[in-house]
Amino acid sequence: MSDFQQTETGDLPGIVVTGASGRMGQMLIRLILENGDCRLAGALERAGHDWIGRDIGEAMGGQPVGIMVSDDPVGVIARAQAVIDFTAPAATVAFAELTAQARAVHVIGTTGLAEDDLAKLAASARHAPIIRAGNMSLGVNLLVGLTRKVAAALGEEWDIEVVEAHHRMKVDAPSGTALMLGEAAAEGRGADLADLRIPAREGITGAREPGSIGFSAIRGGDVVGEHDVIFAGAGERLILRHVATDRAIFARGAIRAALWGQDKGPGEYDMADVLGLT
Ligand SMILES: NC(=O)C1=CN([C@@H]2O[C@H](COP(=O)(O)OP(=O)(O)OC[C@H]3O[C@@H](n4cnc5c(N)ncnc54)[C@H](O)[C@@H]3O)[C@@H](O)[C@H]2O)C=CC1
Ligand SMILES: O=C(O)C1=N[C@H](C(=O)O)C[C@H](O)C1
Repeated sequence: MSDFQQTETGDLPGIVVTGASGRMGQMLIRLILENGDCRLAGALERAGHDWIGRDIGEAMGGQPVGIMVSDDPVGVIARAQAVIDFTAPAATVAFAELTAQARAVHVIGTTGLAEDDLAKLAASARHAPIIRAGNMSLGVNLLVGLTRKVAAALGEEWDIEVVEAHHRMKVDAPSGTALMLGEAAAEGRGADLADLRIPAREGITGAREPGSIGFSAIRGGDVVGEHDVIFAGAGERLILRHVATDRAIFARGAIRAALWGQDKGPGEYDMADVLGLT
């Protein structure tokens, strides 16, 4: 795209995009600039990135949009109504603190967060809304509900495996989506995923533990994101599948979440809340 620009933004909610040069960052910026219900209020990148100081529109190969890429999250987030953040765990935890201080909505797509990162996000959510999901697409969030229902309907004699595939640059496994699906399957069986999850298999693993939930990850090429939940029974298999072919599905969900959060109080929310699926 070479002609994106920001026009007639008035008093619309201002959204700051972190990780502006990333795969998701650039998709978000394009869609925010096209969206008539919000405006781009800032673009952040990590210190030392060669886009710092450049107009984000030009850096992305288009017309200038009047927003310079910055490495100063304190100054930029202070003027945001929402921050959309698809970066990396350490960055996301730091942005959460600043976004809470600004009393702005923090939409988090970052995956691979550890338990102590989640505890820090919970602390920030005491001051402002945080909306976080390992997958912001409508299709996956519907699949989560289907997975919960099928797991509840089928007994422990049906083995559950989650298989995911992503592009070669993805750094975390299992994917955030795979974990959402595994959690839904465990919930369907009235259990916690932590008690049913089995680590990646290698070597002499022994036979499968009844009721356990397994995960497998494929990495290669430019796969946007594919997830299968396999229910394997005696003589038959049921497979629930989502295939993403365009990152716009995640970005649209994130922008919708940022707007939905504008009148919400402090707390932790997810895409099921945003989409009214709870
Ligand atoms: N929840 C969802 O629907 C989705 C989640 N994701 C997740 O989003 C994250 C990012 O994915 P991609 O865009 O593919 O990665 P990417 O590597 O293309 O982009 C990440 C960007 O964050 C920037 N960054 C890192 N630290 C930063 C800091 N301290 N300040 C500012 N910018 C910083 C990097 O320089 C990079 O440009 C991953 O965790 C991925 O799993 C990706 C797609 C959908
Ligand atoms: O890193 C990605 O690309 C994606 N990450 C999310 C995940 O970890 O599930 C969502 C989507 O599958 C793309």
